[in-house]
Amino acid sequence: MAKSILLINGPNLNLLGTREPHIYGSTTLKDVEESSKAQATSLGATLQTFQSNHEGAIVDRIQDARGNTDAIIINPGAYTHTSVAIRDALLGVEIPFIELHVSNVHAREPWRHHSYFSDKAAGIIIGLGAYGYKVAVEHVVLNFKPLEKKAAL
Ligand SMILES: O=C1C[C@@](O)(C(=O)O)C[C@@H](O)[C@@H]1O
Repeated sequence: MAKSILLINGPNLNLLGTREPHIYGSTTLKDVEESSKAQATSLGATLQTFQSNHEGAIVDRIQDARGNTDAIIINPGAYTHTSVAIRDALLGVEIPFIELHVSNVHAREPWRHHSYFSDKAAGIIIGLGAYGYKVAVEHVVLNFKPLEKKAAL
């Protein structure tokens, strides 16, 4: 069965490409989502995308992935540094995930150095710009084991 991947982008990432381009580059979220889908398809996997500026909506989307998703790639945006709720959702659904940041958060303000996700992530991609999404998709398709499908509760 084709591996199913969910790509989640958190708050303000809808502005990717136009938001602080000296930090986040000029690639738009639409570019990222379309190229990630095409890349997954070319590798024999499926990829769904989700972006929200709302913490609860991200929690709901993660819960909906339970039992039907093999891997999550998540850029939690600013929620990286604040969200126990999104961390708990990822742990609750037991889907392995990659944490991704477009910018090098460790070269930025000290409060961006802490993440509520890194100690639980299968891997972390930081500071590779939009190229990081390509690395993440390739990695999860080639190296993640498909989950045993669990019935959604
Ligand atoms: O919104 C973002 C984007 C980000 O996750 C990144 O992709 O570099 C880094 C976060 O600190 C920031 O709040």
